Amino acid sequence: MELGWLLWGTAVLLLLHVLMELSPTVNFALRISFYCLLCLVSSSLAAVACLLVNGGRTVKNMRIIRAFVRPFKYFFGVRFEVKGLENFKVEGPAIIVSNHQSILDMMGLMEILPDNCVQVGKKELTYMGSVGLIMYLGGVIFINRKSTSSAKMVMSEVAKTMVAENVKVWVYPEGTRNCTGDLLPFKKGAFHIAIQAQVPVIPVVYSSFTTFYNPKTKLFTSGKIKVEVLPPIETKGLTSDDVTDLTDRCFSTMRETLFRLSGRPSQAKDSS
Ligand SMILES: CCCCCC/C=C\CCCCCCCCCC(=O)SCCNC(=O)CCNC(=O)[C@H](O)C(C)(C)COP(=O)(O)OP(=O)(O)OC[C@H]1O[C@@H](n2cnc3c(N)ncnc32)[C@H](O)[C@@H]1OP(=O)(O)O
Ligand SMILES: CCCCCCCC/C=C\CCCCCCCC(=O)OC[C@@H](O)COP(=O)(O)O
Repeated sequence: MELGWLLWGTAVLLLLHVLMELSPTVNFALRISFYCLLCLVSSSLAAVACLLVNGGRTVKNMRIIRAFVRPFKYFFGVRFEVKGLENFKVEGPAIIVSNHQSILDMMGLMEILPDNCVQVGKKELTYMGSVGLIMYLGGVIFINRKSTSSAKMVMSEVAKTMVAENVKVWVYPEGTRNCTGDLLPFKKGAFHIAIQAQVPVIPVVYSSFTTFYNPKTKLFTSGKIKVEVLPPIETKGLTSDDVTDLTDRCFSTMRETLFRLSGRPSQAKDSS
């Protein structure tokens, strides 16, 4: 009986392996499905750990979530080369802004996530079963992207609480995933709250995934991600009139860094 199961299991694994070798589409679908499954299973386990250790929704749970997500990279052959971690060592609250390419970013996020840091995410993410639950438990701030006024209200509230509670807030200012090797124009919410709270903005850039991951061409192999945490940009003394300038400054620094890390020639004026 057990031998039968073992043989069936081996046969299925072999078949999947052959299919993966033969078809990039199957390879891509299986690897992404495995990633989602890993997220669902580990977030269920992490949720139990969070509830037992901390009892409910708190940023302290991020340490537990981080410990669960960090080993994911070994399953997918993703390697990280991180520079500039010392730039996270600013006392007190800050806004961290980074580029957002794929759901795989959760690995890059947890690889370097500093303590006492929550992310801003779209509210639809709460519907992803245990993944939504773990985000809630970790203190993720959910915004309704379909309603600018309510999103702005939540973000302004964040500007107050981040100072009161001494937390850093991680925002993806592109507002959506973008795997083209370039940046989308930045939304201004992150920069508004940095200036409202008078806290520094710390830009973080991940090199382009396009050499090893591309959902359009069904490419997903092992690969290296270079990460750079850039020096904090101070906002003390800036007012709401400076939001556009601050946004543009961050955008161009991050775009230059993205091209440099991805080995793409700098094209500061070219938007192709
Ligand atoms: C254990 C295993 C688990 C495994 C899996 C789980 C892993 C980890 C778990 C935890 C990790 C969680 C990670 C979550 C990641 C989530 C990623 C995302 O969901 S990204 C999508 C959501 N994020 C964003 O949208 C980025 C933030 N967005 C903004 O900042 C936007 O500006 C906005 C939402 C506030 C508004 O956007 P929009 O409606 O598109 O309008 P805009 O053009 O940006 O702004 C309109 C005008 O309003 C002004 N503005 C903006 N904000 C403010 C403000 N706070 N105060 C005053 N004014 C504001 C803005 O300047 C515009 O005016 P203008 O005149 O044009 O300048
Ligand atoms: C009972 C319901 C079951 C639902 C099953 C869903 C399975 C999905 C499970 C795991 C997926 C892992 C996702 C990790 C976290 C993803 C965060 C993320 O990257 O969200 C994308 C969002 O930032 C940008 O939104 P859009 O690019 O605008 O879109």
